[in-house]
Amino acid sequence: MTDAVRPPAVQLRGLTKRFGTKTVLDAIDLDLKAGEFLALLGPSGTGKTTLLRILAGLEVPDSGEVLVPERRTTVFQEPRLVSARRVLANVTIGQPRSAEEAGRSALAEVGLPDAARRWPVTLSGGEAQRVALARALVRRPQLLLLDEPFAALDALTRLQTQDLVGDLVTRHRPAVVLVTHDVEEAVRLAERVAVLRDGKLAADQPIDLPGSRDRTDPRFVEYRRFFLAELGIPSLKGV
Ligand SMILES: Nc1ncnc2c1ncn2[C@@H]1O[C@H](COP(=O)(O)OP(=O)(O)OP(=O)(O)O)[C@@H](O)[C@H]1O
Repeated sequence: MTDAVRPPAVQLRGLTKRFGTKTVLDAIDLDLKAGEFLALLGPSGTGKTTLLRILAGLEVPDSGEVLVPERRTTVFQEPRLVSARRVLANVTIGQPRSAEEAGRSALAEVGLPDAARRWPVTLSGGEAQRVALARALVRRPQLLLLDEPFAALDALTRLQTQDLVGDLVTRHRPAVVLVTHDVEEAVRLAERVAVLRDGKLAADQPIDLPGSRDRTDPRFVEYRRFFLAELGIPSLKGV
């Protein structure tokens, strides 16, 4: 489908959110097309999670319009599994019994084909986060909201889980909003990266790189440098 005919997945108009006297989101406009992958960077406390929570329907804005698809789901920094339920029951939680087959196939897709009867306490951090991804997949979201889902993982597991998310998104094509502190992660995964600063979306920039991205590609390095500068972080010489 060409860009012009891709229907919108998200439309925000004049989205404003205040906490007390502080305006965290200041009349934000944002359009996301179906299947588009946006990463949202920003200094700590700028309202990235608040924006994601509004998209998820967990927070109500003070004013503005929010158009989001009905089928949307969030993966958080922690997997948020129910410890008293086995893995498959966690994956299909809140779904009809008929979702069991989809649950098993989602577990296979995240590389845990034999985990259905395991208990959450027996999972590593990376495995638990993959179960959370399987739980999201079963819901066939049109909009997948990712709130720093890799932040609690060790460096190697983080890279592997990023690759997994990249593959899953390529296969299932939900629209994605990924909130992250990590510039490299944003440039590695997203089609478009925006920076939230002082309540506004700055530097909303498409990433014109091939699907599988090489961190040593000079264009990758240039994007990285650009977003670090947007965040006010000078990049180290030669990095
Ligand atoms: N329920 C709340 N009540 C009062 N203030 C809040 C509430 N939720 C968030 N805030 C404030 O709104 C601002 C934005 O918070 P938010 O968590 O959205 O930022 P963030 O960009 O996601 O931060 P971080 O990168 O550190 O996770 C912060 O100053 C925070 O203290």
